[in-house]
Amino acid sequence: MNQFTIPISLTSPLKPLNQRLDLSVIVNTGDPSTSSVNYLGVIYEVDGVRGAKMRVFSDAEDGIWMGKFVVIDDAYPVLSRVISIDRRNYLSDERMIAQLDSKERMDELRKYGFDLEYISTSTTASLSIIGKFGGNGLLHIDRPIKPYSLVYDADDKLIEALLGAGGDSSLDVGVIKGSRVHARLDPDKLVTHHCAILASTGAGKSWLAGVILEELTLKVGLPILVIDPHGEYSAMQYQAEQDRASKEEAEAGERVSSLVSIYIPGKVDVSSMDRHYAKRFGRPRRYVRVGMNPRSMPLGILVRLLNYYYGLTDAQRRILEEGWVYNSVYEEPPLTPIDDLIKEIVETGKSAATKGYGGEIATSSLMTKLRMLFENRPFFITRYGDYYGSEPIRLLDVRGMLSTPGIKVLDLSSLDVMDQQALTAVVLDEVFSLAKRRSIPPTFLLIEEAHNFVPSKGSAMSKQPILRIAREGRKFGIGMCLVSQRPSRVDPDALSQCMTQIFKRIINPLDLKYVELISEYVSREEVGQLRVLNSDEALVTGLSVKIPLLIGVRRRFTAHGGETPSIEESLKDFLEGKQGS
Ligand SMILES: Nc1ncnc2c1ncn2[C@@H]1O[C@H](COP(=O)(O)OP(=O)(O)OP(=O)(O)O)[C@@H](O)[C@H]1O
Repeated sequence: MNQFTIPISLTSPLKPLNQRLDLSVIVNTGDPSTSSVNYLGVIYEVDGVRGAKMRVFSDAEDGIWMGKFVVIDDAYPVLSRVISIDRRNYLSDERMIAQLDSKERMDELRKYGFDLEYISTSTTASLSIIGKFGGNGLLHIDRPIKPYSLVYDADDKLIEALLGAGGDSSLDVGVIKGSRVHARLDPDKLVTHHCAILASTGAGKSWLAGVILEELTLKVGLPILVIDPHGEYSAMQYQAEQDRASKEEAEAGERVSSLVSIYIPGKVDVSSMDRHYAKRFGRPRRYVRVGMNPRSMPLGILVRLLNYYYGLTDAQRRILEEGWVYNSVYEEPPLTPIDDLIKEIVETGKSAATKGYGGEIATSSLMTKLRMLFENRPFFITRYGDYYGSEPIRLLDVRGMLSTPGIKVLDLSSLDVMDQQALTAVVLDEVFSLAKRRSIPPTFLLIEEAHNFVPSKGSAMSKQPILRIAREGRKFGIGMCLVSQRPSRVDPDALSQCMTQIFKRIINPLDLKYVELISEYVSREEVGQLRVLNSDEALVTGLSVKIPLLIGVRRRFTAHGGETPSIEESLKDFLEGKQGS
């Protein structure tokens, strides 16, 4: 074996890599006489410089998986990855198949020594070529490899050296499939250049999102805001329920769970969710109820809210523009009773109303709409000392919430979709303006069910603030992760800004087609593979990994909230809830 240093500066066939890493690896140069090379097969067909097909040796069939890294022993070693596996039977023509008409016939053929499987079956694999080991690094290959080159195993040492390296702060999300090498993501690239987790329902999106949040909390320590429409991230307040947890895992779980704060917006009933958590974990979840002070909204947001819910005429808009005294987030505006607030708006804005009956109608209708907005939307608070049952409602202080590290979960599960979108818009708008003024530290946002908050079609109030963060957030230190089960229904502009894209199992053909269209990092064959991923597997692509990686996602340190309860359990919960109320 020859030893040489590889500063990686490689360009993979799937995406450009510009990182240069200093690392020393021992690369097997393929000299069979001096090494214990594990040969897996031989190349029999070449597809330019991007791919090749190998015949897998019969004794190596168990050693080939989708996603496995292998080395092609050409004039130089070439790192490649298995992207599809096929079994062929060259005797399977129509005449041969016609012979196999019964079990007896099969047994008879075998008795005469016609060993069908052995003589006629071969396994082949398609390889995607990543790059060649040159004297100075891992580089694009510039000519096709030679047919009949041998292929051997890329062992853990090599994979670790090439792909596993990363500083102490790199995010350890699992292992590279088919190896024991930890899969590490670059936290800077993941956060500042946004990311997306895309997969069918139940494919393990929120599990993986939880792993990423745990890693960011432990390794980076920045504030994280979770937009949680199902109330599932509250489970992160509890340690994982696993008996096999190591001491380190248990400590990590304890640390992360102590840094999870839950916020319930305003006057909504969350008792069934509370019962669920208390029952599952033996103690209630901790949360604070919060409400928005109407006065803390900029005019633009107030206009959009009114328009969104009730529609706004030009005349009403003019009165509002004149009458709304926006108190900047710096000034911590006082809470004003609704009547006084509306009176103040109308008094100050009346100069903008047209004289006569038309102006009066516009003013009174605006007053009604303002009252409906502040009274009926559950996330507003209009007087100090407001309570929901026995629970006090505090003023939502976005700046205070994001001034410390930890996972801040905004549990929107008791709001309807329109209110979820509206509150998300208001909060994200404030996050953006605070970040622009450098009033909050770098912050990471996780948006679950992103297709509802930033849909490709139709209007959602949250769409514009999310698109703005997707386009400009990076400049002001806001990173974002969009999680969705319907990639084709998420706004393509928002997705195109997510420079790390993580795919889990996707079944819907429209979504698969869409992934093929939008992701510059994934080949057609790899998109096909997404259909058959297990729930603990993911394909990580984009800026935060050196090359696309198929990974096995690690266990959780904190509890996972997305378990689907059985019908029996749900029914029992429902009946218990009825008795309790
Ligand atoms: N890495 C993993 N290891 C072990 N189990 C996992 C892993 N990932 C997911 N699972 C299992 O798969 C189930 C579904 O995962 P999860 O709730 O994350 O799916 P989801 O895609 O977020 O679903 P939904 O779209 O319904 O929200 C989990 O309850 C868990 O049991």
